[in-house]
Amino acid sequence: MSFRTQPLPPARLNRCQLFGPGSRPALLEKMAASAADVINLDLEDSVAPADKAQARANIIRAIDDVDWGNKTLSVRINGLDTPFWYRDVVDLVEQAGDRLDQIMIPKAGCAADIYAVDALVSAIESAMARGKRLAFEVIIESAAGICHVEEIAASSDRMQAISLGAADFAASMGMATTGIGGTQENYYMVRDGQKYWPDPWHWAQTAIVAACRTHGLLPVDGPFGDFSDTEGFVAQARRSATLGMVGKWAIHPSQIALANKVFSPDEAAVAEAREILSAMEKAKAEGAGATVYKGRLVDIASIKQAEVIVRQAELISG
Ligand SMILES: CC(=O)SCCNC(=O)CCNC(=O)[C@H](O)C(C)(C)COP(=O)(O)OP(=O)(O)OC[C@H]1O[C@@H](n2cnc3c(N)ncnc32)[C@H](O)[C@@H]1OP(=O)(O)O
Ligand SMILES: O=CC(=O)O
Ligand SMILES: [Mg+2]
Repeated sequence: MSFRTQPLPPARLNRCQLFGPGSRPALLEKMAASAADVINLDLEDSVAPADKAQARANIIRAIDDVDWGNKTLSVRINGLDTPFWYRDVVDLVEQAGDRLDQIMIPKAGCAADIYAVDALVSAIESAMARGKRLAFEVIIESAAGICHVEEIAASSDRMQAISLGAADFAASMGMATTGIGGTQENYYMVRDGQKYWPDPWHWAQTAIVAACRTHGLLPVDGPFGDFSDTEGFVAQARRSATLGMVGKWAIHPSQIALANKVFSPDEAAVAEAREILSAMEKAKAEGAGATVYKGRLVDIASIKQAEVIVRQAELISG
């Protein structure tokens, strides 16, 4: 128990984060025209070292020139273990217009990583008298990152979201796979001669969800590399949603509608949540803390569960 009330995450949609390399300027208009809630323009791992400077320039121009509608606009900078990250931050914060909402920090390993970026961003924002304070989102994708996820979530009041980066996470953990997310062929259990495939990402996801929920951030599931495997993407996204994540990355446009659907409660779920709230209102009026809804117990905790679904439905309907 705690006397602290759990903070709510930012009240914005984050069902799908669409990524695209800053080195492919032809994609940027297409990303803006997509149905993703968040756009992540990438300077990091989808951009070859020789293309970093050009990608930066492309992104800075596109932030001002492209109509991003009401999307959250984010740029993924390079990791703090590279020679590129400080120039990413300096150029972006000095030159990009106020349409930029967020900076995404990859491969965060400890709270001091976020502190370092915060110090640099704060100094430049102040020197340039920028109108809008930039938010941060972070990728947990290393052994150090998952060990320190709670301190990372608490590291700055700019923090809004944390994603799991399955590809780098697998590499850092020494996992025996080259797949990005999803079912892993050799991670199975056997019972009565039947194989079952548990979810190797489950524990890292729940650690991220717990850290985010403690500090009022949005927990997000990262990439699913095999974009031809629609069923696998949907299954992974549904598991993430069930665990409390609010959305998932798309690394190809074919994944956007899938993520939006999974992370939008359907009409039946919203109707049921509203019925539970009504049933609990009635119970409260009668002096009861618990009642029966469709043959099952609902109580004061059920109000909070139903409110999660209703809040999400209200965000979507605007
Ligand atoms: C592990 C990580 O760090 S993941 C995050 C970093 N990775 C990324 O950002 C990669 C993002 N994705 C991509 O770069 C590309 O989608 C690729 C390389 C996977 C595939 O690219 P392509 O071979 O061009 O894909 P494909 O031919 O299927 O594209 C179909 C259409 O979607 C467009 N498209 C492709 N990717 C994107 C995108 N990310 N955003 C918007 N539109 C896109 C193509 O331009 C094409 O448009 P058209 O029909 O008008 O010609
Ligand atoms: O950056 C994302 C990842 O999966 O690695
Ligand atoms: Mg990565």
